[in-house]
Amino acid sequence: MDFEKVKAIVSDIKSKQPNIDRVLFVGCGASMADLYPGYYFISHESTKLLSAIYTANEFNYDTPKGVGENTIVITASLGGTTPESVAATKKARELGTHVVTLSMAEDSPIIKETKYKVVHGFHENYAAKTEKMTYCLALAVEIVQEFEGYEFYDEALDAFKGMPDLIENAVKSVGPMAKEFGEKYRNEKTIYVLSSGASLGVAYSTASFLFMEMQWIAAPTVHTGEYFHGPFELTEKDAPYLLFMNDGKTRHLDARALTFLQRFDAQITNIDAKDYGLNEVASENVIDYFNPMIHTGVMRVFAEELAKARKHPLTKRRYMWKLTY
Ligand SMILES: O=P(O)(O)OC[C@H]1O[C@](O)(CO)[C@@H](O)[C@@H]1O
Repeated sequence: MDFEKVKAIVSDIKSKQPNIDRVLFVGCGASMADLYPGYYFISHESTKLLSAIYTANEFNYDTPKGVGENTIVITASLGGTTPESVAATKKARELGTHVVTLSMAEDSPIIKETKYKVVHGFHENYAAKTEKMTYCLALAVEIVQEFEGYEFYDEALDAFKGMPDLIENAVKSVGPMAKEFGEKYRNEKTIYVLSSGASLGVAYSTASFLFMEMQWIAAPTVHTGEYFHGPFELTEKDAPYLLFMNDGKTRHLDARALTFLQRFDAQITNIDAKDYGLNEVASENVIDYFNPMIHTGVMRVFAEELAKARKHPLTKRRYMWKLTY
């Protein structure tokens, strides 16, 4: 990741508008989910900036009041062509906001509509698959630092530096566990996906895209804090769950759900950030925000093994790319 680019963008925005009062995150599908850690960071670390996350067409059709010259809008689209996200980027620009767009595709329609572009990797390796969310988090960190100061800025920079190697090392070790997951879950019709904190977006992304879109397996997303407020009634022996356990402040919530699941002998796969040494690269002051990257990198291997075991490639679709909708 090119942090200098992030700094240059935020500094340019500040030179044009020192009174930014809100930061909005807009995208569709997995790209919206990748914006979640940035949104989560600002909503927890800023004392001044309002922050919200929208699926693109909600931004387009029910544009929040107050969006204008004091707003930064961060949009994202991996391929750069999703019509709702392209329209949102255009709308954000026309409303006079400072639009930053993350995409893998340099000359895509979304990049043509934006003011500030960030072109990221994806295919190179597993760490690259987390580049979009990492850039988004980096933008959020830099925005808070520039506009009000962030006490743990240097610790966050250290964590950014350590993440790519941590992810690449983690994925090298997970093969057998991922294979076991594929074999155990291959015939499941439903998989419940749980997490909390900054990784709630990873749970949503795994459930909605890796499982529902790419494997046609029903997959409710459950916040571990919310699990006890309804969803736990479905817990029973061998019911299939996948937990993304965080290292950080919300670990207590995840551990409480895990204990209950174990009590009733549910079938649980726990992708625990602690097992991959996240705390070796991220200090306790910033660790919460880096869970999504390690969870995403590791989950990709699990999804690939599930796809293999089910003989259902991750690229298979019934409607997407085939129908007009
Ligand atoms: O990130 P992009 O290119 O805008 O693509 C969004 C599309 O990709 C997915 O996130 C994953 O296939 C879909 O959910 C969504 O429709």
